[in-house]
Amino acid sequence: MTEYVIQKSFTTSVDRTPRVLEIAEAFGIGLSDKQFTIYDGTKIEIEPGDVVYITGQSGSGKSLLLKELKRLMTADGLKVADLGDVVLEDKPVIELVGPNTFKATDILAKAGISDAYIYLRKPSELSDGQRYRLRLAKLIESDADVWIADEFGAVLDRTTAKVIAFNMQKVARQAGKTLMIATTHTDLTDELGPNVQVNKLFQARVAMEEGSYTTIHAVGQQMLEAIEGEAFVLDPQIATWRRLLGAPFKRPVNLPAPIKPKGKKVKRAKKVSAS
Ligand SMILES: Nc1ncnc2c1ncn2[C@@H]1O[C@H](COP(=O)(O)OP(=O)(O)OP(=O)(O)O)[C@@H](O)[C@H]1O
Repeated sequence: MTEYVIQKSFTTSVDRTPRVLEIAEAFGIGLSDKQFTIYDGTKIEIEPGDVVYITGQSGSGKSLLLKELKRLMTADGLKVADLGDVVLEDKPVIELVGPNTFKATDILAKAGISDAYIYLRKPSELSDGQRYRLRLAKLIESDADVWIADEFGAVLDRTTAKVIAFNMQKVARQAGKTLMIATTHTDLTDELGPNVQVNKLFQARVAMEEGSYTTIHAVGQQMLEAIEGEAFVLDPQIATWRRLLGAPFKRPVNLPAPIKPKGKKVKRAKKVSAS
């Protein structure tokens, strides 16, 4: 368990252009330099293999927190893979991950790509959501200790975002990786079963909760059956193709609505409030 202490503030100075002066005069805004603090000694405890879920409104400080954690973890000697740093070569998708075709389809399926049409396209020919999932596949195959995904699922529909969130935490936990995601969406708690959930409020306020991973089993069982080792959408053509490659075949399953946990509840062990 490592405790990270986050301190972040900025001093802003405004360029005094004629328009800025007009606005300042019209609204009575002072233009002197101002210091504002986003994190004031916020303490976050993260264990290797934890899932960290950071939420908060736009501009509240989610990206800054991820950047600070990345910096501190890198300084601690951890290898951190950041989705924002992934560079995609302009080759067919199937060439971009894994040592062979079978492994590539497996890794891509974990990131929610299992369509032969996408396998054959180049990144420049994909939609933003497809490219996002391809970047996730690159994180999965990286040998980093920590995976970071900012703006998680921002370009995905909510059903896909939930399925991929569930899949990512599962793959990360199986591989013993720390997964840290940030998004304005607050609807991924059930799918991620976060060990640490941070809700960044405005100014330097932070609400933090520690969860329990055990509950995810109750939450995702039905979903797990739908996507275990397989992508969540499996068209018959791909199934045949994967069978030819020797990949395990599963019948296409319609993705069920996530079920709510029964009995076991997310244990909120501690409630910490920093500043
Ligand atoms: N280099 C900088 N100089 C001054 N202020 C900054 C700087 N970088 C970020 N900020 C401010 O810090 C605050 C938090 O920024 P951050 O990018 O972490 O927000 P966010 O929660 O990730 O937002 P979004 O969801 O819109 O991406 C914002 O108000 C932003 O204007």
